[in-house]
Amino acid sequence: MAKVLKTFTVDEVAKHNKDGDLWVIIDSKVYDLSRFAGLHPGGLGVLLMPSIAGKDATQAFFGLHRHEVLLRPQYARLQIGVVEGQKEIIKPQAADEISNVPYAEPMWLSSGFHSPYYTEKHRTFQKAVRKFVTEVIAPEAVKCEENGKKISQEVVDKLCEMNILAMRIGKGKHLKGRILMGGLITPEEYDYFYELIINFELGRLGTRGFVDGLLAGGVIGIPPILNFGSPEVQEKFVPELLSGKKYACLAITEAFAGSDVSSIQTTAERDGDEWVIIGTKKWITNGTFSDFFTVGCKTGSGFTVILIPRSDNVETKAIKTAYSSTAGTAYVTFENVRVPVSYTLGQVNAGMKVILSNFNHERWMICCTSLSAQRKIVEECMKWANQRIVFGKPLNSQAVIRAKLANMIARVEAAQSWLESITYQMNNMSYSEQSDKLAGPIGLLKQFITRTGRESAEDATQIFGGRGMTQSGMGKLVENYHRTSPYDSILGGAEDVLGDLGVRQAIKKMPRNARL
Ligand code: HEM
Repeated sequence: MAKVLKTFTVDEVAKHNKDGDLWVIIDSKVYDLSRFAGLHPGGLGVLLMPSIAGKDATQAFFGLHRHEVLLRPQYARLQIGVVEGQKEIIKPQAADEISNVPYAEPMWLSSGFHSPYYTEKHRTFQKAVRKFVTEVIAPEAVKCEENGKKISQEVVDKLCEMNILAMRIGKGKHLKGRILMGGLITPEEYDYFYELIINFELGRLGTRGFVDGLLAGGVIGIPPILNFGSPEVQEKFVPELLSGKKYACLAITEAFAGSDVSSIQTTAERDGDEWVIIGTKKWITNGTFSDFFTVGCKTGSGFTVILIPRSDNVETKAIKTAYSSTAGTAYVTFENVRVPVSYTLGQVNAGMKVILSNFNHERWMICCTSLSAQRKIVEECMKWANQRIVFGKPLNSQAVIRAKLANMIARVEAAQSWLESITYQMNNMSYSEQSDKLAGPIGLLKQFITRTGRESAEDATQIFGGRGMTQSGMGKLVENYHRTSPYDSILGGAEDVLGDLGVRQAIKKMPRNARL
């Protein structure tokens, strides 16, 4: 039964203003802090200040805590009543609600704005994905980001029931016959804007390690199986991978070679009908918990991609990095691993084609999640600069803060327009056309998004001050973003290499008759 809340006058509340008998008002609600005060993480003294004890502490509270503090059950139950004649103003966002903070949402979602790219179905889909992410994924994200554990099977099962993993792999035959997001759209209707929406909803979680832990290894490790595996290999492994019963990852990078894929040293030698693989791989996302490894191997003077199931000869060790170990970042060792030659993905010595065709989609996905995380930081800064009082005025009354916000907003809006324009091209090009025409633009876009992301992370940290360096409390999302935004500039291809790729591709396409 819901607790019946009493009504108090401001004068009644004011009488409870000392240690042992301490009430405060926050946003029209009356809290009895008498017993909690001694346990308060911010100390007893601050609560006994004459401007706080027995008074309306709304402004002081929201200058020091995130709203979610009041929603935690152990604190929500401190509320004993409401103030007569007052109404609650600050409400938590509903699970599928759009933020009305300016620039917190992409323009197409903002009330009163329009877009040529999204239909009503995209809007319905976005609402459903946001609800799912808020209700099912977000609580898990916060937990795993903190304790570093792998995403739970329970959440993976729910995710795969909606076919979110399958949808994150893009359009294609793997979606055939699947019920997408509980039947909201058909596989035939599915396009890259739906996928963009999923990536955006995940990116705004503000838990960067977990976003990778959320089977990102599969998102990049499964496509080579789908596009280059033999029908038997696909039939054998894809169903359990897309249903989340087994996990996959992409294992290309080594301590010996990162962006320079041709320098890798893991070897695969043929012995009858088997490959014998020896070597190591480093920084492999989801590697610690993967059952399958899509591995780049040197085969003589060539390069071949081979699917390697986990066995006793495959060892994975967690690598401690700056982001949460929930991502499962691993050092992987292959010690004379034997797999059938039929597990080759694509042609022998044609592995570069397999890897390059995979890159565009991976980089585009990083563009989506990274930009969405950057936009979330704009929202955090807009809110903080509005509610934080300094020198007697809101922080956003300082011109220097507004200048930072202007730059942050311009960066996300510019990137959003470019990303949506590229996504539109993806929808209207075949896979091979995309590889030819979009590798350059996607490389340049990724460079732009990750570089501006780090600039925004810097600006946000300056706006939040010390709180932007603290893993809990007001600035926790800014701290996470500042610490982890460099990941996006490295994963899927280092920023400078991608910028260079974009320009090299453009140079290659220069018309022979071009002259000033
Ligand atoms: C229902 C009432 C309150 C609850 C449940 C509460 C709870 C908390 C919690 C959980 C923290 C740890 C930091 C965080 O998670 O955000 C905290 C910190 C703090 N609280 Fe409160 N608090 C309450 C009211 C107040 C009020 C009225 C003040 C007024 C001055 C205050 C001042 C502080 C300060 C100064 C800190 C440290 C902030 C920091 O480290 O940045 N609290 N409080």
